[in-house]
Amino acid sequence: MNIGKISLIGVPMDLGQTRRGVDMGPSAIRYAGIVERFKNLQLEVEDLGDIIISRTANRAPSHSKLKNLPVVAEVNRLLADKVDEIMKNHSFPLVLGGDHSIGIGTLAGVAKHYRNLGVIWFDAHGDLNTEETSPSGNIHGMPLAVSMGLGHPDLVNIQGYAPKVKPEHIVIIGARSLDEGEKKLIKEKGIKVYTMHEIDRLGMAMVMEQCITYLRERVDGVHLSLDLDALDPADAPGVGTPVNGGVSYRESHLAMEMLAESQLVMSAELVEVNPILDERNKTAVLAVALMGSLLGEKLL
Ligand SMILES: NC(=[NH2+])NCCC[C@H](N)C(=O)O
Ligand SMILES: [Mn+2]
Ligand SMILES: [Mn+2]
Repeated sequence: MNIGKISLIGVPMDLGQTRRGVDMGPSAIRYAGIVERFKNLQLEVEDLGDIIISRTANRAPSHSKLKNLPVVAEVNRLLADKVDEIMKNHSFPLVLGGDHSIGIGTLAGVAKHYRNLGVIWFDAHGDLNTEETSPSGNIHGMPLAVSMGLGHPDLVNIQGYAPKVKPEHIVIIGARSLDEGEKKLIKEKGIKVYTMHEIDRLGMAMVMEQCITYLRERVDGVHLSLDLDALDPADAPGVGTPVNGGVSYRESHLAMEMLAESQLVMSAELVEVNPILDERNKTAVLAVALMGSLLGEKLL
């Protein structure tokens, strides 16, 4: 992969959902040795630190059904600016979450730099809810819909353009918990989804081959949004919304190794790592190992 430099940016944000602890994700991922891992791969890496999020941020119910909308929108505006700047410097942005609502800001910053951005959404969930379809009001269940231009204007219009990504340029991998409204939207928009059913049936190698071929024909670069709850809770227990029957340890590494070979991925984010719910930082350690594979580590 022709990656000059990697720029890390932490977003200790937990306001896109209601379980505390995911704000400690960036620390846990750094503690698991992400900088050293990249240095061992002879990659140039800079850590830009964290976006500051007010500890006293207003968690009170707002008039909107969307929980903590003003703060979540503000954090995503700041994140989008940062990611845009990293992209302008021709560096590979790696965003460390934080809950998945930060996908909104990451994509707002990344997508400006492409004619047709492809997105791989590695997740147990679709994150395709809107205010109308959301069962929870949690914004971490909405970032992919927002990036397609569906949702609250304060989120959809970050960086002054929308949509950030077209439905036919999205591939969801690992899904096994989709809400009714999300299923409807997937069918309406023709979004490509490999649920756990297809992964079981075809095997991860075939799924990734198809995914890479599909995107290569359509886009000029790919963003990987890696929600650790895509993995089976046995391998990644430190997540706020675990769902049984997930992607295995080796399947997830294989997926990253094949993406490394494809040389398509130009930005990424690691989200939903919750150290409070984890076992001895296992989930953050796995997240770092997966980034190693994505950026070129080989078994031999
Ligand atoms: N990024 C996540 N973990 N999202 C979980 C979303 C769960 C559920 N679909 C909701 O919208 O509330
Ligand atoms: Mn998820
Ligand atoms: Mn998610």
